[in-house]
Amino acid sequence: MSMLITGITELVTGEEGADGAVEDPLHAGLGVLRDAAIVIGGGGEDSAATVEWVGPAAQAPAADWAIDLEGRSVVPGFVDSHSHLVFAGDRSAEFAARMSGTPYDGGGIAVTVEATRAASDHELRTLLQRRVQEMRAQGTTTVEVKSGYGLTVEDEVRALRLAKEVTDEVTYLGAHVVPPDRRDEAGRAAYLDLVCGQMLQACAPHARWVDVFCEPASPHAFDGDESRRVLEAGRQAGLELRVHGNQLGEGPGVQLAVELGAASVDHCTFLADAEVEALAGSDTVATLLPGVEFSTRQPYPDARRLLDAGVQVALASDCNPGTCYSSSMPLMIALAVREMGMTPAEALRAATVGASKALRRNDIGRIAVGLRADFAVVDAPSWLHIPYRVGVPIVRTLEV
Ligand SMILES: N=CN[C@@H](CCC(=O)O)C(=O)O
Ligand SMILES: [Zn+2]
Repeated sequence: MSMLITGITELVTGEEGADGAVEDPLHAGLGVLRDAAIVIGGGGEDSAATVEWVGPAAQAPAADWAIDLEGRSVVPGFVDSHSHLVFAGDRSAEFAARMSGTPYDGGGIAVTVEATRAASDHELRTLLQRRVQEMRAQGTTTVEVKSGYGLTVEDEVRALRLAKEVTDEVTYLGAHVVPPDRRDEAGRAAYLDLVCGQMLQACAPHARWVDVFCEPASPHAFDGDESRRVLEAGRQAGLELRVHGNQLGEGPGVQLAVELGAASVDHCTFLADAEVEALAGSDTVATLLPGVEFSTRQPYPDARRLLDAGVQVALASDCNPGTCYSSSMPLMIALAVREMGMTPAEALRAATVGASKALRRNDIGRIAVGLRADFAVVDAPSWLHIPYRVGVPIVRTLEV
């Protein structure tokens, strides 16, 4: 069965050289078609629907069914390449304290660990599913989900198994922080052995990625040598690499990610020139998480500096109970435009095709023949309304 979608005022394909694309700097790099149509086909219990045709509505072929979007816009579904959705508990008081000046240092992660360990599978699954639904309702069609609030072999495996129920982009983050009861020298060393040994062996079959919170500025997280050990062990176990780096201060995270060929280094808030140069000459994506700076009152990363240096940039939510309890990719786009020097077109690219690169995927983040039919509909005549109408729920996933 095939379906024709018409009534699309602006269609963002994400294909830079798309035939008939609008030539206007406002839409640069987005392959925007006006008065467009899409035909999708296939799809069923075992397979996703795919795009069969894209082009001007006047030339659209016939299909078995038709939907008229009546003057709305369509963009590729957002790719949220960084989230921590498997958790229980509440840290709203920590957020309130930060808004009155208490700095973030990662210490609150222990609060979530305790609540998450105490939750039943059913409670955690329900919370996770609600958060994924919340994302879909705002246009996100692909999400990466990390463990990291279990920090025992059993609790980390449980988080990954649950995450796998909602996405294939599952990340082992046993190296989120050293658990609070292991903070002396011997306990720390023993925890690192566990993360790189027994816990990794138990977790690797349930994950695609390994990640580490590389942040010498936090007493709870890991330094450069410890992070290298985690990443090398993860790679040895068959996992691909991602890094949390340079969130709270300058540090070794970015250089390590580049040196080891990580797909992405996330945060990148505090960067020296050497880090920007290293990223520019690499295949490692710099994933920026502006919701974190919003919710921690830190300075925003300088996206303009990265883009001007030729760095591949992605945007993601980092939805988590501590540094950013927002799952809204439209908000991240608006913050990137308002606070980080990105043009609307750069921000939308970073949240779609840029983020697909951060997951080393080429089947998502664009709308093109043969790709999955992953779209978001914008209830407006132009996709530019995404950052323009900040805070207004005008983006949703198109369920087909
Ligand atoms: N930086 C480390 N992890 C999360 C925060 C987790 C938390 O505070 O619960 C982040 O990406 O910001
Ligand atoms: Zn994170």
